[in-house]
Amino acid sequence: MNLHLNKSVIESKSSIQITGSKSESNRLLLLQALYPSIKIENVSNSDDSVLMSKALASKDQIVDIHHAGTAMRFLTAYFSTKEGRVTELTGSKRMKERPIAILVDALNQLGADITYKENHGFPPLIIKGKKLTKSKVNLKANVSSQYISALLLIASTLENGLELTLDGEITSVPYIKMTLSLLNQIGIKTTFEGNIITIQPKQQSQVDLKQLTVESDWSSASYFYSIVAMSALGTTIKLSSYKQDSLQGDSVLAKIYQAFGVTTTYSNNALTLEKTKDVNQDTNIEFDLKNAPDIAQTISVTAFGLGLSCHLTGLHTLKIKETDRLVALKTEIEKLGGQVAITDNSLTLQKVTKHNANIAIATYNDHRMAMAFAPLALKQDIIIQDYKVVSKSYPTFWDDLAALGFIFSV
Ligand SMILES: O=C(O)C1=C[C@@H](OP(=O)(O)O)[C@@H](O)[C@H](O)C1
Ligand SMILES: C=C(OP(=O)(O)O)C(=O)O
Repeated sequence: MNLHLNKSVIESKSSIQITGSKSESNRLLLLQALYPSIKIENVSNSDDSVLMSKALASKDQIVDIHHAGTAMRFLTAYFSTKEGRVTELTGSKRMKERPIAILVDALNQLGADITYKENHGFPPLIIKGKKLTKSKVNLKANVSSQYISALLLIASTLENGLELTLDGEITSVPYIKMTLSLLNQIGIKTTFEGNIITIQPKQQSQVDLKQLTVESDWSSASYFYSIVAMSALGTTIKLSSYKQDSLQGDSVLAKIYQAFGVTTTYSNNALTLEKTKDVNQDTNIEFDLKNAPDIAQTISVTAFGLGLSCHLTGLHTLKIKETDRLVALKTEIEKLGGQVAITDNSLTLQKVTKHNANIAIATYNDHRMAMAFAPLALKQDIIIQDYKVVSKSYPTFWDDLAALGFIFSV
């Protein structure tokens, strides 16, 4: 189904409440299954977190996590330690194209019994739960940090904990640090020195009642940064339940969007975004996003909307996400009249000031395609195809846009 967005002008808004980070939530839900004395507040209402929660509670033999990458990777590790249980872990058509061999190999080396039901290296997996007996393993670290977080999340339940050696350049590092920090918050001891991570064992009875509040989702906040960047000077949007010392790497948005004339202030557990400066039209936007891959789409579209040139690097993980995001960005921006060059790890956008209106943007089952392109309605009429795809991470996205003054109809 298509959503037709009319060219809109927004008003300053004092209270948008995005729910908890999907990344933090999916880690804590798994840790709660291992250590039930943990209580979690402000859990994400995203499809991916609902699926994670259901999968952890499921007694079924087949567990289907649809498009949820973190759930797929984290649950592979989780089910591999459930002694006596056999689980078929599967997902959507796209999930069956997202590689998982690096994680499966590491778990099998630790003593797990995981095999492939269809294609070698890809879900669905047949996981025969076992006691994992070894405690040292190496893993290739430049493909997805989710493999690393998956191992770290179960590591404290292994008899001797884990010593993980990371080979090659490490990608998406803030997500690894987020995992370690959450482990530390429940009293699990960790170290991360050079390319070696260690996790000490911890029994269930050793974790006391612990209440943890999830900070709201910074990747979801990115769309409001884009909206403010494309709005008139003085426009402000306030987003609640955020903090300055975030565990989420995407909080780098506050710094990045200064280049688009957006200033961030933090007070009383909230963020205020304000358009404080018009951007010089000769500005070339340049960032390395290897630590924050999920905001690449938002930034590219903001640059396009403002008629700026842009060069983004560190994008090598984008090809194996919900869709090949590099190809999707190039295809859709070019439909709008832009010129984009991509390599395996970068995207270069030429400066263009004239945009085609009323173009239907394909979303490729990727929530971030829909949400990244929607702010362009501040510049022109635009159509978003299969608009409900946003629920993967942000089910109330369109309601929040309506509250800001965006005008649209199905
Ligand atoms: O651990 C996580 O919660 C995530 C890690 C990142 O994946 P990669 O490490 O595969 O880049 C990110 O893109 C994803 O949305 C969430
Ligand atoms: C890449 C993402 O999610 P996942 O890998 O968990 O499917 C995302 O939310 O942008």
